[in-house]
Amino acid sequence: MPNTVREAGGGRREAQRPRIAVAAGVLIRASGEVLIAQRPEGKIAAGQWEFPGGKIEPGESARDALVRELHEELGVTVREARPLIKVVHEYRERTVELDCWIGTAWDGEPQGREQQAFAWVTPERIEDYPILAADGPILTALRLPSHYVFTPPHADPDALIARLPALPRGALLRLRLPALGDDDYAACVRAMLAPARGLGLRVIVDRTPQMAVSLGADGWHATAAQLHALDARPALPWCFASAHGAAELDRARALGFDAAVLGTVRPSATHPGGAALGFDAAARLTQAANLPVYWIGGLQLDDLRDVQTQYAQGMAAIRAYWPD
Ligand SMILES: Nc1nc2c([nH]c(=O)n2[C@H]2C[C@H](O)[C@@H](COP(=O)(O)OP(=O)(O)OP(=O)(O)O)O2)c(=O)[nH]1
Ligand SMILES: [Mg+2]
Repeated sequence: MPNTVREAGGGRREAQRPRIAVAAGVLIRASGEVLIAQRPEGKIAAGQWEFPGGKIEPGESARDALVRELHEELGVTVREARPLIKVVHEYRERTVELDCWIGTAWDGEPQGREQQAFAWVTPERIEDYPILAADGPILTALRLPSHYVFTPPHADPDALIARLPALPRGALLRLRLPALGDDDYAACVRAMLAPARGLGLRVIVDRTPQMAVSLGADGWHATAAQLHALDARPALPWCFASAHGAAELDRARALGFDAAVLGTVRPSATHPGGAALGFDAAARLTQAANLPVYWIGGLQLDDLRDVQTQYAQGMAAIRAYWPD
């Protein structure tokens, strides 16, 4: 966004901050720790921590820049990497466009080739280090799973509990259950919390933030209509919102929601024949959203890889997770 500067005499002039395109890489070990590095003396923001990487050269792809920078800075050769998230952040003097990747396989042991300190830390502990201000959405993305499971509309709570072990470990689990009255819904949430958490699932509640708080849920899921009516992010560990386009994604980010669920990507059983966004529009919206975005609508488990290639956090679905 151009930065408008008021000149002496009241005139206005557009002073464009320099825009810097940067590739950053999150190397992740099987144990879940990620590599962060301290910016060396002499560089901008020296002493702060970051994910290794650097400027994308003209004509260079983000992935090529990532491989080159991680070789220059750490002496490793990245072999397997996938897009994680794009983040645009306006610092006072410059706008940084981070093209962030997650690297799962590389050759060589990282060394601080620029005499920089580095550390392997779990995503939960990264804030023990002063990390660059732009990196907030990256940290959120690292703390969130790839799978957001929605319950089928007419599920029986006991049947749901019996099927929890088949869900992806660590997934988010949104309890929709629109047919239940509030009391039955609350009883269902209470019955599911312990078994779901025992399987590493995070329980996300619909209805109201107050209900989510009083039930001790892990989070709240706002409908797009609720998102518009809200003026502050509820005080819950996790807040998600349904979004159908750019305006709702912007609203979710401005309120400080952790992630949005964007759809419908493909026509689905729940929204048959409805106007679907399609992969290209969903990709454009996701890459401009500045927060992690799950895709929903007609997706199957084997779509996950393609969805993440477009910088989505992962997928949300009903049927894909509860096969008949
Ligand atoms: N690598 C990296 N850069 C980040 C992160 N977050 C963030 O705001 N940045 C900013 C800091 C810098 O302004 C810019 C990265 O540029 P850089 O100075 O490291 O570029 P470079 O490695 O090519 O270094 P140089 O040779 O140009 O000095 O992006 C991050 O997590 N990783
Ligand atoms: Mg660098």
